[in-house]
Amino acid sequence: MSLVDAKVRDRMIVALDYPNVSAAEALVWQLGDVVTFYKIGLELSIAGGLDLAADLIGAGKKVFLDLKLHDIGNTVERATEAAAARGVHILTVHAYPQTMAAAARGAKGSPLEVLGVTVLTSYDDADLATAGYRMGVTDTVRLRAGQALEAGIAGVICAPTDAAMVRAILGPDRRVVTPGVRPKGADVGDQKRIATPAEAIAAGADRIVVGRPVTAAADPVAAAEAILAELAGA
Ligand SMILES: O=C(O)c1cc(=O)[nH]c(=O)n1[C@@H]1O[C@H](COP(=O)(O)O)[C@@H](O)[C@H]1O
Repeated sequence: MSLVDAKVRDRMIVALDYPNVSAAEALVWQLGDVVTFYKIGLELSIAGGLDLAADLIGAGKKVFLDLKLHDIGNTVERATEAAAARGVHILTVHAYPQTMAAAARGAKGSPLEVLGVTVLTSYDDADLATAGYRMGVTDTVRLRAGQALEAGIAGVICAPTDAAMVRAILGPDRRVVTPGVRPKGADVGDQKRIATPAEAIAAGADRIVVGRPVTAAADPVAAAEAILAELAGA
């Protein structure tokens, strides 16, 4: 393991996008002390990921529960309370004003960071138009970042290409977390708005989320270490 500062390690969140807990555990085991922060998303949550979250927290890891909640206020508030009670560090909701306000109420008094997903990194202007939105990506992200601030949640999830604008809106004390991160030359997959790890941090991101660049690498440890080295130099 390289001598990367613990703070730098915490800047990289590895997405455990696996169909079952044993596959996720195998990667966590392989990565050992290299990775300190894991994301459990929809696929793994359905397949026992909530119990894995408890195990990871028990083992000293940080957990980002990526459920992207969006429902009536009462439901979101109570689900957020339930996530806070599990001791996870981050929970996502879609960045709609009612939803973010409800999540802020649910997280009140706990250290849980609620992050609002502004516009998914797999969406571009044409995708938003198809979905019936009048505004393009940049204007929608700008609007939602301001609404996240008003709702009083910890911060937002946005593409690295939006991070500088979002950081200017949120100021230095809120969280800006960016998926859609690809080291130079990595497979882009279904992501549309991407940047490198160093570019994401330079644009104002606190943390980056990486999935396939680590999980699909022939050597996940080397891939994770290379991203951490890039973050350390950013
Ligand atoms: O909320 C997220 O984490 C998220 C938001 C977003 O806009 N785009 C996005 O890719 N993500 C998640 O970030 C991860 C990216 O994975 P890779 O594309 O494999 O690096 C996935 O787990 C996505 O669910």
